[in-house]
Amino acid sequence: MAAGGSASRRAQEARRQERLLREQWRAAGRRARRWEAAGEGERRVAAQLLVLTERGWRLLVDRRWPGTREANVDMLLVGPGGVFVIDVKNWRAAPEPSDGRLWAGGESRDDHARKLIRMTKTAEGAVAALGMSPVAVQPLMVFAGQRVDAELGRIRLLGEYEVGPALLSQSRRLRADSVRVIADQLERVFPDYEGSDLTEAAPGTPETPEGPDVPAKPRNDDGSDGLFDLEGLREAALDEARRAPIEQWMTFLHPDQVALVRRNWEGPARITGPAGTGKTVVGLHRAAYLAQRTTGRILYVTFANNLPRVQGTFLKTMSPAVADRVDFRSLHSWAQEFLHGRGVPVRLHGDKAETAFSLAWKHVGRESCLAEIDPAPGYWREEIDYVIKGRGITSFEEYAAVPRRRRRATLRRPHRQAVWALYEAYESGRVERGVHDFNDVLSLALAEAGNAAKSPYAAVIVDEVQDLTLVGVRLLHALVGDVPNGLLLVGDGQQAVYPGGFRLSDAGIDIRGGRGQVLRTNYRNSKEILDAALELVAKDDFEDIDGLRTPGRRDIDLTYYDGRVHRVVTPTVAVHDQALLDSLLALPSSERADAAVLCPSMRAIGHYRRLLAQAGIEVRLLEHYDGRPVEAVKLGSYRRAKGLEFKRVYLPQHDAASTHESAASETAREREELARSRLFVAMTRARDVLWLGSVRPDR
Ligand SMILES: Nc1ncnc2c1ncn2[C@@H]1O[C@H](COP(=O)(O)OP(=O)(O)OP(=O)(O)O)[C@@H](O)[C@H]1O
Repeated sequence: MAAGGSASRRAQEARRQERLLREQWRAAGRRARRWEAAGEGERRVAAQLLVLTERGWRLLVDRRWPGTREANVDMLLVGPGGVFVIDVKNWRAAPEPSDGRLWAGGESRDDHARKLIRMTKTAEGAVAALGMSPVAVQPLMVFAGQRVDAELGRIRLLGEYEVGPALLSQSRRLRADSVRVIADQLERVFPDYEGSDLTEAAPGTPETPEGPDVPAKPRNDDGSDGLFDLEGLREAALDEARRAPIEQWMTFLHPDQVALVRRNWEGPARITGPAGTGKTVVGLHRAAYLAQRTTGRILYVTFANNLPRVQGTFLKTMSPAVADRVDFRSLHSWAQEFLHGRGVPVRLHGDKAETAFSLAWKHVGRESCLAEIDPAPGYWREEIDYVIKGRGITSFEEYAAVPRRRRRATLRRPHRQAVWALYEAYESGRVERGVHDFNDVLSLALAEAGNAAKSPYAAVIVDEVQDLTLVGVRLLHALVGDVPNGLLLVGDGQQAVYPGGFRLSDAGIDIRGGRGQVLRTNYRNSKEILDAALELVAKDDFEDIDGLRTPGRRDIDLTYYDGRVHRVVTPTVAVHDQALLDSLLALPSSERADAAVLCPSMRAIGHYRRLLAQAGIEVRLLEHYDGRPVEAVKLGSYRRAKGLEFKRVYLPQHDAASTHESAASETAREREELARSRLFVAMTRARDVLWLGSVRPDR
């Protein structure tokens, strides 16, 4: 019977695997015994790790530690799970980590931990020279004859029996060529002592179960020096990552990016660059790097609610040892929690605040000169939210003089007086109702941060900083001030999706002295996709937070050429939607996992959610997506897609709102510009395919 047959084949395979493992274990034991300089405990640990060398890992034992006269590094292990600097301990007493200190038998052993961290830094330097993120290097203390699985800061403490399984179950970070290049590099940087190489079989010794006719694997297949094929290696790594689920994060960084990750900044710093240039990747690696170097916590903040969850997942994959010391939070949720923790009452109530504004508009705004500029109350609500409260303005004179960045309507003094009257009416209605709006939460938190004696954070990294208000940026700055490596702002003014804006100088943040850096190489979008997106915003010059004006069509270096834009123009919505379904249904379910349908409005999301459900297509809303691969098409708004990327992006009816004509009023032009920015963000989420759907009845 077929089922019985396959069960017996599985049992046979299991027996074969077990035999193989036992033979590998015996061979490892034989090799470990050849390590004459080592004690019994070290040999037993080496035997555990040598089993890994049969599975794609490279083990270097007893290496000189460069820069020191006599010291040696017990082991360096490189494999699919990363790079490990290993110190083997033969202690009689069990290790006891407690409050960041290491004890054994009642005595402090902190000096051992410090030494291992110093060795790890040397290894990180060697690995960083290859253009690889230093966060993949992990210090490991292994205890011969003990059973341990604990952590001491970034050091993992494992017993002799735990180390093999723990390393084998590490998630895959490096591909085979990377393992080879890194191990070759470490071999050069940490030279060996006579006879300390255990990685190759002694001549004539059958090391593998297949017997002597299977040649021992040469260390370097092509005999080349690993350093010289680094470019090829990067290409290959990139290729593999492209095939993998989109969530698989990159371990490799470009040397320019590595330099930013490891840089010692004297004060607040800023990284900018066009879409897809690796700003977030650098931000995440920087968070891990700082977490490894301080005992304090790191705050990684964005404006969007869903992004922190996704970024937290990426960091856990990338650097599990430090992930729990980085708090990924949206600014408002963090501010609310901060206030709550300090006993400051907050009554956030969106609906009641909205009512207060509607009444203020009805009684004060609607009949004023503001209605001549724009009769829609929305524009004036934004003026209050982003210009007045968003900048923490509390007096009319201040408002009368403020530069209204990225706001197009020209407001003379009487207009500003009318806005101020509207603002005051709104505020008194809000206070009457005893509620706060989102801006109040940030202002309260800013005041409270000034009162707090000690910051809860060693460093703050802000991603998508252009979406914050001035008060938001001041708040985050207040948490760490101007201390070295304290504040890092990451963002791109071209991707601003909210009205208004600010300059860093308005926030009193000074990034002189090389602390403002620009990334220029896009690693995500193909030329065709990026060209289509840049075409859309070609005429929209923008001012970034450093005050520099930049043309919409910017010069961007590209690395990827395979993606394409697929335009579908249909006469009716029904035909359009069917074309979308046909494209999605044609994808195998594994590829649907890397596809996203993005919409400009909640109404459109509701429409496409129903449509996909009726067609039996599994959907995951972006607000529920946490960065772990899931076999469902992602669905969400342009704004929620910020900071994310997908292999295929579908933008149904993407041009429905655009008029194709120059808008009549300044406020309408501002709205259109903002809508183009959001669409630009949505388009640049696509890596391989950008599907642009349009409905044109005249066709
Ligand atoms: N040096 C590199 N080599 C290969 N791929 C890279 C490199 N740096 C970044 N990437 C990849 O490029 C993509 C874009 O990176 P990331 O999301 O960090 O860019 P970004 O500048 O934050 O983009 P955006 O502003 O559009 O959100 C990611 O898939 C990332 O893994």
